Amino acid sequence: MSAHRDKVDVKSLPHEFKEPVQLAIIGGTGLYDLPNLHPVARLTVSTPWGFPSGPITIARTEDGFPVAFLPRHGLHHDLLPTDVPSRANIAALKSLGVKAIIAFSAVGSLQPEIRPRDFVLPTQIIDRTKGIRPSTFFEKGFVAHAMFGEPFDLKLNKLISEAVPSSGFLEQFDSKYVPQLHTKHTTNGGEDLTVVCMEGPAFSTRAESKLYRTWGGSVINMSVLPEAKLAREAEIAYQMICMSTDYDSWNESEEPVTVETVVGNLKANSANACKLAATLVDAVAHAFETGVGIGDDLSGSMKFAVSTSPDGVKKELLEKMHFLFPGYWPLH
Ligand SMILES: CSC[C@H]1O[C@H](OP(=O)(O)O)[C@H](O)[C@@H]1O
Ligand SMILES: Nc1ncnc2[nH]cnc12
Repeated sequence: MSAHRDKVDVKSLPHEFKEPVQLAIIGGTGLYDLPNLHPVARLTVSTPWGFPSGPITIARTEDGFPVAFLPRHGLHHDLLPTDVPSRANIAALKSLGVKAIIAFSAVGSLQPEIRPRDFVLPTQIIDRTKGIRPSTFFEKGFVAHAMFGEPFDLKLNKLISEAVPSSGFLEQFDSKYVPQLHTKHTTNGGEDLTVVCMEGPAFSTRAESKLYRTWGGSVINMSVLPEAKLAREAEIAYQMICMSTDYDSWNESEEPVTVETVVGNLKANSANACKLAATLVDAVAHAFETGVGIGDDLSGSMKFAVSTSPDGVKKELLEKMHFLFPGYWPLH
């Protein structure tokens, strides 16, 4: 995606950043840096779950608000969806002080009205991953169950929906069509918008794609899980913003999806994606600065989600938990 600011040599940036960073953007396919913002640090963060997908860049908005940026598949997109180190990604962001994550993702559309290059703010998830991705920070010896009935953060969802004007915001990409932003309350009559998360890396068959439509799927990707679950466990408000790039494989009047189609639509729509990213960063930064309290209702929730009595838990396990939840369960 093109950068609108003067080019900064990111390798020469400081490797430390002392202020807490409350907002993070996870970039998906086609979004490998934060256009319009001024990078001020580049961090390599080690966590008990290993290293994140890549270095985390801290950039500032024009008002000086710091934002962390992490490319999900690495700087050169060399991580398969299955291999994204989501535990390290979320733990690293948590350790910087992050309270809210906006995660970008390229998705296939499962519904005719969600056209390629439209944006979608999902509210629900169907898990079609294969159980081969580590999907929790908890483990044998320390058991907890996070609430996930509402998998995205409703406050963040509302804030994002309201930050984008219903018309005149997204630019027309050809003479016929202006992309739309689909959200539960503004365009979907209060109905959920559901992202199906598949394992990949091959795309779905036509039969699978049609099945997901009967399940009420709106869009499909390979990325929202376990990212959203881990963010919830880490008490971070999380919302994904999806950019539709294709009609997956259900639509028999179209060729089944290929990477060429995905990348073609991402490139053609990059100005809209950049505009959206910049607007959302400003809106969430403003919410933090004015004390709206994004993520506050999650704070402390995991204390009450634990089933194991902390008294008998091994020290190494408590130390790992301490990385995410300092002070929740005293080290003995
Ligand atoms: C390149 S097409 C499939 C790939 O695109 C999406 O990635 P992301 O969510 O990181 O934008 C999808 O989830 C797949 O990983
Ligand atoms: N059709 C599709 N299926 C899964 N992930 C995708 N990412 C973009 N298009 C996709």
